Amino acid sequence: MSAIIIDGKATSLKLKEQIGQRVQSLTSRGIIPGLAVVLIGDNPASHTYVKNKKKTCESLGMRSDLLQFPETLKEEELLEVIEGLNKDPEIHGILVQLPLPDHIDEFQVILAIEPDKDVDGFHPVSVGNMIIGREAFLPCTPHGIIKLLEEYNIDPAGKHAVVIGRSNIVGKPAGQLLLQKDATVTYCHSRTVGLIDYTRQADILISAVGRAKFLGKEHIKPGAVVIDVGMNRDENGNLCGDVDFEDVLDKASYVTPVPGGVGPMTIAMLMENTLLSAERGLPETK
Ligand SMILES: Nc1nc(=O)c2c([nH]1)NC[C@@H]1CN(c3ccc(C(=O)N[C@@H](CCC(=O)O)C(=O)O)cc3)C=[N+]21
Ligand SMILES: [Mg+2]
Repeated sequence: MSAIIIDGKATSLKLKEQIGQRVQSLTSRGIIPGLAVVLIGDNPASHTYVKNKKKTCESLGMRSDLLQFPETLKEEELLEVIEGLNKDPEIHGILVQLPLPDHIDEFQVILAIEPDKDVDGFHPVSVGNMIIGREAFLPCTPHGIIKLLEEYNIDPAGKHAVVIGRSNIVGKPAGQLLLQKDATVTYCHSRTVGLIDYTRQADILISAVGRAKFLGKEHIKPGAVVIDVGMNRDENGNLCGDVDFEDVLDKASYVTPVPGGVGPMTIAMLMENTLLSAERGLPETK
């Protein structure tokens, strides 16, 4: 028996097609959804992601402004840039690419973004609303995971979801969204004792660890759904996830590849959030 490979690339294309149509209908009413991406320093991985976001925006007929600054930008200068974007009526979404240089306090920066333009879903107002189940911009990677499960008719209700990783941007919110879908959620992390005893009980296993081939077939329950959020380089410099993909193929029921799994969904959800923000500006769409 071989696992079904969850195709994030194809699913993201389908979503983007729908997003593109909604962009057109907004545009015909005079509103072009606009995303501002702020990039500081010259981390090559960040540049690749940011280029990807810009390209996707443009392919969907959205506006994308890239604001690039040197590593030496001061925190107060960045806060002024964000203030300007908060007030700019043509900008519906603001994304400050993380990680930031050490001299800038990430929390202060996130806090400065107007929650109505917080398309990453990282602002405490967004996080709070998400956790109590109110309307909010959902963080893109966890939301992308939920969309993938929906696309493949995998209902988390009553299932044991084990999340490895407790970051504010992936692990923690992924567990919360699964909880809202009525999963029983366990969080594991770097201080978990006996990780494998938990992973082996997972009906849905979400890995956001950041270590190449960290999980193999010994870690998973037969028939598990394995969602790999890792973005690592293997010994040959190739992009790979946390999961030894080939190894789990004959034991899992579903598995996401890297690349082509969760990553493309993250970008699609960012586009959707930017569109939603722009649609909000139109009273008649409410
Ligand atoms: N404020 C902020 N928001 C973010 O959402 C954010 C961020 N900062 N900092 C960096 C991480 C990382 N991230 C990715 C998005 C898409 C892919 C993606 O599309 N990956 C492709 C492969 C891309 C490649 O070939 O390198 C895939 O998995 O198929 C990867 C990583 C968003 N991030
Ligand atoms: Mg995101």
